Amino acid sequence: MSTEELLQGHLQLYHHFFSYIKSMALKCAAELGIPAAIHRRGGAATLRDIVADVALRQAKVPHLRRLMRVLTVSGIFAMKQQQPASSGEAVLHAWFRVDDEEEEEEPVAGGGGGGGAAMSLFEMAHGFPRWEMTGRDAAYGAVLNEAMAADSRFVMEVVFREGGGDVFRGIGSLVDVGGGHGAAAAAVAAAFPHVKCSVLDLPQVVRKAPPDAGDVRFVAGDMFEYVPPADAVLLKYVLHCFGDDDCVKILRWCKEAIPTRDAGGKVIIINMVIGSGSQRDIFKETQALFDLYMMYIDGVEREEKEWENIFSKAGFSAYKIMPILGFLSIIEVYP
Ligand SMILES: C[S@@+](CC[C@H](N)C(=O)[O-])C[C@H]1O[C@@H](n2cnc3c(N)ncnc32)[C@H](O)[C@@H]1O
Repeated sequence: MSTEELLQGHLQLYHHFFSYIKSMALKCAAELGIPAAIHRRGGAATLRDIVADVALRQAKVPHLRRLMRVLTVSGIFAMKQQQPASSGEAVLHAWFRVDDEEEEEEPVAGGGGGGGAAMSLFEMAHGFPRWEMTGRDAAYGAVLNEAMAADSRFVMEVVFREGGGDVFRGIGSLVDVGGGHGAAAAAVAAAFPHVKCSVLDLPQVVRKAPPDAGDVRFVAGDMFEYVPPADAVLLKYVLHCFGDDDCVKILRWCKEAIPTRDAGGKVIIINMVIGSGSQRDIFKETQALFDLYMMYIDGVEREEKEWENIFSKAGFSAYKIMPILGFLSIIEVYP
């Protein structure tokens, strides 16, 4: 199959997987009274207007932006940028109307624990954070690790086909941080046999790694405490699982692990960059859906300026984004 056909199939699977997110997002907007609020303002409102009108708590405002991104890219609302002379804020138009019937219920306070660290939605639903769950529930861990390995085999094939493999040229060693069962590292080792590849992941993941994972060394550990040294670090689909403060911690450990930029040190990230890559509507929709899905585990998909912010906070000097994978990009980050 051509790369285009492969990416199309990839997208189609994601869109089936995410279809419940579209209907939940619509339900959420209707329950918050967003369409009615837009209609009360004559059919167009800014995000700031909506926040004021639906009495949203300040902590939820970034989530509203993510919610409305899904609903605009999927055609429920329309968005128009205001003229340059004004604030540059986007104006949302509603295509449908839900009449106000009843009073809004008081929002339920999150967590309910009184003062403890905020729980992710995943933790509220399952009782444990996602990465602890992979150790406690063997079936859950197996499904996640197998799914990620399948994704890595596919994505790395497309990366190599489309010339993205050049980012691995010239390095002597690579550590895939949060590399799961090693499928991405094994693909690099097969394409560049002189590169010594290792994988760092949690003990419960490394323990279950298949014996035929390829020419890859596994290291059991915690990326918040240590990253083993290598010329380059690979982070595929890892940083979008964490908020900014955690990403900065992980990236600082990665920086400790690699040599200087002059000596070839770099971090290679495979992830999406919202607004980058192909801007066909279908890709924009995939990015927006992914972003809302990541809220479930307190993760986030980032726009370029949000990536730049965590790179500079972690002490990196420069980066380069290469959008070569449909809705995914490769980012090279230099110390
Ligand atoms: C979404 S998966 C990505 C797996 C792999 N990079 C891929 O793309 O196929 C995130 C990975 O990060 C690992 N992980 C989570 N917390 C970790 C930690 N504190 N230290 C090391 N690995 C961790 C998980 O076990 C999981 O394998």
